[in-house]
Amino acid sequence: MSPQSADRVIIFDTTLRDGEQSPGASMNLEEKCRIAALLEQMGVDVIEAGFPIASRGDFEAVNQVAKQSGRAIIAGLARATKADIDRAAEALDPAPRKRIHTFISTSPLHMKFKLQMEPETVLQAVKDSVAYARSKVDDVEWSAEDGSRTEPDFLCRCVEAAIAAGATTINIPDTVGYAVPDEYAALIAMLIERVPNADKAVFSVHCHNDLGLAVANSLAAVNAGARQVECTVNGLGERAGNAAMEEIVMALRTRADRMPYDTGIDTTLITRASKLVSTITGFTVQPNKAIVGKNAFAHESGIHQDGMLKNAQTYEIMTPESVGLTKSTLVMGKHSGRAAFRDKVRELGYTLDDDKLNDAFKRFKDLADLKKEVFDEDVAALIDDEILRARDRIKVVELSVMAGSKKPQTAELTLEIDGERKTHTAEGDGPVDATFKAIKALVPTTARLQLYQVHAVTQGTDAQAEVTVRLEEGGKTVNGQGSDTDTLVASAKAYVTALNKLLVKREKTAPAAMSA
Ligand SMILES: CC(=O)SCCNC(=O)CCNC(=O)[C@H](O)C(C)(C)COP(=O)(O)OP(=O)(O)OC[C@H]1O[C@@H](n2cnc3c(N)ncnc32)[C@H](O)[C@@H]1OP(=O)(O)O
Ligand SMILES: CC(C)C(=O)C(=O)O
Repeated sequence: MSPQSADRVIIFDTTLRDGEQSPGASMNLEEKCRIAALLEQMGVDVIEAGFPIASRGDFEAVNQVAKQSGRAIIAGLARATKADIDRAAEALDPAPRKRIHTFISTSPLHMKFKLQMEPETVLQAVKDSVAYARSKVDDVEWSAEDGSRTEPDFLCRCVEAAIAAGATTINIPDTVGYAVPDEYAALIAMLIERVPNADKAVFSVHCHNDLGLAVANSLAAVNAGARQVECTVNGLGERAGNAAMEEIVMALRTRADRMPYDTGIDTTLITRASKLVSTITGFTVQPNKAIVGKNAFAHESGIHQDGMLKNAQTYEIMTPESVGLTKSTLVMGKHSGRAAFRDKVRELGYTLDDDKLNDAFKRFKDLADLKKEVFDEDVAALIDDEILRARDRIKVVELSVMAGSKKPQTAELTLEIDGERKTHTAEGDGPVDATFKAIKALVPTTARLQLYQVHAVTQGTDAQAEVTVRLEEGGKTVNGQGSDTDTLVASAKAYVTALNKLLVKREKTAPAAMSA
């Protein structure tokens, strides 16, 4: 589809230029080339690779991106001066398709205080700069910086003059993110309606996000007739950033019923582009960011998870595959319900009957109350524990420990032994020793401890501890495992599991020999 057609919106990506203007987001030459290559692969129509007069590095980047480019148009920014335009033309020279993007401010505030130029002088600069740029390349974009705060009649005169001088794209930036959607749409519609030669150029928008309206303003402008949107990956850009490319593209795709415009972007590369830009710039994407945030396709609440399992469209308006993810995630946490838990258990390869599933679910909810997020490993550890303990004759009921630098450490432990609860308090050389002594007091045994090992199931200070205890008795060794967010409870469980295994071994050799 031709970029000029009525239902085609041209995607102009300025991650490498306006995106790089984010304080701290500088990228080196090789990084810019990698991003440009991916943008081209995605089907971006115009890649603004930099501002060549700004520095030698910016010149090199535009030049290198121009050299490696193919189908995409490569743009370089230039103020309304011959020196800027010459430098941009030189940098862009190797590109098969190149665009000089020249701009000047048109708002009363910018003209008076920043440029310190009279409006008529600015108008003349528009004509001269566009004509000069056209003498260098065929494709010239002119931008009215601070266009949304420009006096309408003057803006019409500037736009008409720029088109007459040879501009093929007219960009009306909302430079300071001040516009609101209906007002901005009306401005674009007014220009297209009033400027006599408006049909000779593509109208473009470039919105900043100071009020969080960059995407809304851009889409409103598209509905009003704009056919180029300037945007950046992850919404990177000066101050609060620019309109986010992924949001523009996915909004147009998802709501084609209201906005029937095509962008030509391969949306399955969106996640890759987001990750690349975030890794290179060090600007992490907030978890709840639309389209590319970690939570954009993640569901934690039980009601939503249940809906998702029945039909993903209940809570997702786009498929994860459409943006390059393999699947949505059902995050296991304290808001999860039985349906999601059952699904997770099945996904992890376990088959539990309803009773066991209910018991495991209760334990999962207790764990989720303690942990921010319950990972797959946690669920697996919990079920292993559940399966392991189902037929145990000895169970840990309660443990409280006095630990710290003041000796002696004590452990008060309650065990259920063949259905009867027994409690004992023991002192020890450290809290683990006190706990194990309490167990031995409640379940006298000649078994010797051969191994005591602790490791964290997942990361973080709220991670579950998984403890392994090895006991030896009469030449027989058994291993017991226990997991819990409390290392001492996990230790008690591990010891008791090992004891249970010893009891089974003893029963096998002398069925009546249980002495607990
Ligand atoms: C809205 C935007 O995002 S516009 C792009 C903004 N990006 C950048 O500024 C990044 C790159 N910029 C730079 O590296 C530097 O500012 C340069 C190389 C462009 C210019 O540096 P300097 O010559 O030292 O000028 P400085 O930055 O201090 O001031 C800008 C000058 O450009 C003038 N100017 C600003 N915009 C324009 C314009 N569109 N056309 C002509 N002159 C302009 C200003 O009036 C000012 O002129 P003055 O020095 O006569 O007062
Ligand atoms: C140069 C123009 C397009 C710009 O970046 C702005 O106005 O924000």
